[in-house]
Amino acid sequence: QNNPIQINKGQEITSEILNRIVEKNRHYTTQGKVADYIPELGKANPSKIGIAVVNAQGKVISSGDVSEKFTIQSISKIIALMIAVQENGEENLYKKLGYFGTDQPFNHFGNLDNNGKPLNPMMNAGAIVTTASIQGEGDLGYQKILAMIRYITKNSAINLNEKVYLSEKETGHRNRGMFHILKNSGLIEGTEDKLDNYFKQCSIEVTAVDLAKIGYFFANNGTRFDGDTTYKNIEIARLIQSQMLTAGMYEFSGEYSRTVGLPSKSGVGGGITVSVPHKMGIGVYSPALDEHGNSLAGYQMIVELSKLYDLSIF
Ligand SMILES: NC(=O)CC[C@H](N)C(=O)O
Repeated sequence: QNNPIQINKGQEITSEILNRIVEKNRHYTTQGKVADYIPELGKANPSKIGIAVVNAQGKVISSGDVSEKFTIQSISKIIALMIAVQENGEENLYKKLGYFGTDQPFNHFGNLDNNGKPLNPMMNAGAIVTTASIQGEGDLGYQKILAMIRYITKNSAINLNEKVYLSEKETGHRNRGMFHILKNSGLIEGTEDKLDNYFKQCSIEVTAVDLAKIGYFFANNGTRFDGDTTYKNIEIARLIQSQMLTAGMYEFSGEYSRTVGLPSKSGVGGGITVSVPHKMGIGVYSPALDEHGNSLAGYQMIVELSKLYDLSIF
């Protein structure tokens, strides 16, 4: 556990190295707590742990529980942001949002600026506005998010976890309250279908490998891991990575930018997706969370990998 992992200068990331990172950090899985404010999430097995990397050549390297499915939760916010910006333009969308960080938890009612606008699109308030800004009636907004996740991961089997969706829909009074506050402020148009799309996007099931591919996509200006450039867009990639760095780990983002130094987005399902700009993507899974709602063992593995390979952007 305490033996430092050593690599030679310029050594590539291999599955052996990732195995050692998993083993060294496995003990953290017993120190976190699985989210249970969405009752269905409380059923996750806290001992699961996995890490996947999509390297600069687009090749997947992995170790641990990387075929395990879990819900994407807040990581879906970066996909929703991409689509909302494509459709509305950044300037228009950010009339309803700020570029601020936060010192409050992700679902806090205080994540609004002095004018009542959400601080950023990574906390729930701003994410609900972002998803509501995606055009189309009914569940079209959700369908667009699902299609984009399937495209980025090249995984058409990705789908909704119906139980998690219904569990959040039933118990999501905080998000429902925030939705109505934002609607009252004129920042959301439309019916509760728009909120339902947010619940649905959070319930999309992915693996750590899928998350690494999402990280790679934004790290490489919207080029998919197999080289496809259909959605290449440097400005959208810059926007999304900057928002991930400022607020992707919620109120822990500042400290995280010091210890890891990479644009990242976490979700209460236990996933974290990381972009190493112009290089690679990293996806981790471990559902036992810290007090901020970030995967505890996942975070520790990312710290280790970032230090070992000197990945910080600073
Ligand atoms: N931090 C998260 O992953 C939160 C997402 C979750 N669906 C919620 O709205 O509470």
